[in-house]
Amino acid sequence: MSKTLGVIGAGHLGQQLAHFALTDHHYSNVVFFDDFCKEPNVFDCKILGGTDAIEKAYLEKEFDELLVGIGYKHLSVRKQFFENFKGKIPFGKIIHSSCQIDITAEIREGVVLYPNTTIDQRTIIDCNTIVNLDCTISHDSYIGSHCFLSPRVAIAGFVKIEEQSVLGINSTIIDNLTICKKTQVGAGAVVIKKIEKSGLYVGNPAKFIR
Ligand SMILES: CC(=O)SCCNC(=O)CCNC(=O)[C@H](O)C(C)(C)COP(=O)(O)OP(=O)(O)OC[C@H]1O[C@@H](n2cnc3c(N)ncnc32)[C@H](O)[C@@H]1OP(=O)(O)O
Repeated sequence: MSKTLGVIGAGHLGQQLAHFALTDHHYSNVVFFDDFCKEPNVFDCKILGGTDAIEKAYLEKEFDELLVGIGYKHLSVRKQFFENFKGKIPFGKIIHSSCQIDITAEIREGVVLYPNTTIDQRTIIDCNTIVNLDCTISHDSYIGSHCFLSPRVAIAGFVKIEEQSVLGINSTIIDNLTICKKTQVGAGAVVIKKIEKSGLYVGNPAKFIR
């Protein structure tokens, strides 16, 4: 295996992706693209330039696959970068070796699964979504594109989470619910009813606050 990963964004999230890429042996090398950081290196990896340098660097074989290292505060930017490069540059995928992924689950391009996550039968994790440490996503659920699941999110069966949603640490979603796009769920919230209006929901049971 001798593949180089390109990461958009050299901040904390990008560095975490680089860490898993290298230490869990998915890639042999990582390079960054960042529009703000002017350092030549971060995390012992080269910054090849801003995001306007990505296409040329790919054509010059400076990297093989791309991931977006932009986190939950900027999911619309995360989506925009994914859509800009989709079909032009192959996206990578990191499924940490400690994860338990059922053979019938589908993990799509651009997804990163942090250590110890469990994905059960027939569940789909759609493109460019980040699933942080120790999450449990039960059978027949669907997690949309460009979402961010914080550590220890627990999702029961037949749940649908639509795109660009953020689930806070230790939040719980009971079975058979749909959560509409651009929903944010606070830390420790327990969602017991479908969510049809985008916004921020907190508490047990989770309630809309703004
Ligand atoms: C690896 C990683 O670190 S990944 C990131 C993990 N981080 C998280 O999961 C953090 C999730 N964030 C939260 O839970 C935040 O508290 C948020 C986003 C829900 C709200 O943050 P803010 O916008 O700063 O809101 P603020 O702190 O002003 O709270 C607004 C109200 O909601 C309440 N509230 C905030 N968070 C919660 C919560 N998790 N559960 C219950 N109530 C809450 C506050 O008490 C406050 O109530 P009040 O108006 O009656 O006083």
